[in-house]
Amino acid sequence: MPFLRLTHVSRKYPGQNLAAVDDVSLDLQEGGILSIVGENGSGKTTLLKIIGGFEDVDAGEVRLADEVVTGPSHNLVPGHPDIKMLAQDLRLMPKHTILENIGYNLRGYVHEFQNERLNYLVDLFRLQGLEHKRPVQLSGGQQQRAALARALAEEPALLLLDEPFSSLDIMLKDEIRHKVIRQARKDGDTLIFVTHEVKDALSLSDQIAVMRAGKIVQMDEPQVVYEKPKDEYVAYLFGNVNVLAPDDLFKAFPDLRNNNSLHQHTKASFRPGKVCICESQTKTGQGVVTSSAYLGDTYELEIEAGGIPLKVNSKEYYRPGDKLCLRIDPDHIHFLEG
Ligand SMILES: Nc1ncnc2c1ncn2[C@@H]1O[C@H](COP(=O)(O)OP(=O)(O)OP(=O)(O)O)[C@@H](O)[C@H]1O
Repeated sequence: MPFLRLTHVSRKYPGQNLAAVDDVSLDLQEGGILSIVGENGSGKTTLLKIIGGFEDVDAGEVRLADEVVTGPSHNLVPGHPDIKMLAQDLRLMPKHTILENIGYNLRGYVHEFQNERLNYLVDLFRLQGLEHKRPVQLSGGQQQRAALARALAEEPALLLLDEPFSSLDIMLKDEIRHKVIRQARKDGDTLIFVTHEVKDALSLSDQIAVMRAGKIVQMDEPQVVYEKPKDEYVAYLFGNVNVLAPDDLFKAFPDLRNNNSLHQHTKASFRPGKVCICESQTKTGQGVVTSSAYLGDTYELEIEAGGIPLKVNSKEYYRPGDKLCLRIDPDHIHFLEG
């Protein structure tokens, strides 16, 4: 039995035509880190609330360590004692200091442990000097760091974070998100976080669940979701991608026509980084650069090959009008479902 199991969970809000969460089943092992991604309104927050016992279900069941997690209509105090959730609105207690907020869930522990853990968390989340301020006196990013410290204080069995890094500035974002993940792994917490940042999902989680219209359309390891997306929605959600009809693939790369395994009926997809560039000596079988954008580490090129526009990443700078020959390893071509 997995640590967390959702079986055919559905939730439709009163007055809505469509279910916010529609027949979702998933398993998560203890200590696993799962991210949930998807377009606006796809049901990510509702699913997180259901898992935490903060939203009722119309059908299905959530089990944590084989025990049913019930929603607010079954509990005087909503939530589950072994689950901590950091909501988007942070829910810091406005009349209490930052230290009191972080220490709130540590009240039942001996003083030495409380102090040690508080000092550690203040240091971890760079909250020195803010300990005795109230939430209203902090910036949005500082409040988010305080709320993260509070969520991690007690080492919950299951930690749920809704957009936990959204207010952090670029300087601290990398540091804080890696600290949170390292801490969760060190404490053995099972962690689920919702994010709009596909880079976070790809780099921080063991598994990614992609939601659309209340359903999980794909749940896999990051590399699989990125390189073998199930459909166009998943492919485009994770950044630039080439999606080509079968005939267009052969127009862009004529030499692939001889490869029988590529004669499929569904659309082909490959990431821009999978296309290799060599400077063309001949005037046949080549692409022409139509645009070039500087991205820091790479250039993002648009190349027209056989009349088909392709997105290609390049370490080298090429200018519009440059003629290049292109190659792709057939193993890097993935065929989408449907
Ligand atoms: N309390 C509510 N009452 C009625 N409808 C709601 C409520 N909360 C969410 N919804 C609806 O349920 C659907 C899913 O919302 P949810 O907030 O779970 O999506 P989300 O993927 O987290 O969105 P976002 O990325 O914008 O935060 C949306 O259509 C939303 O309008």
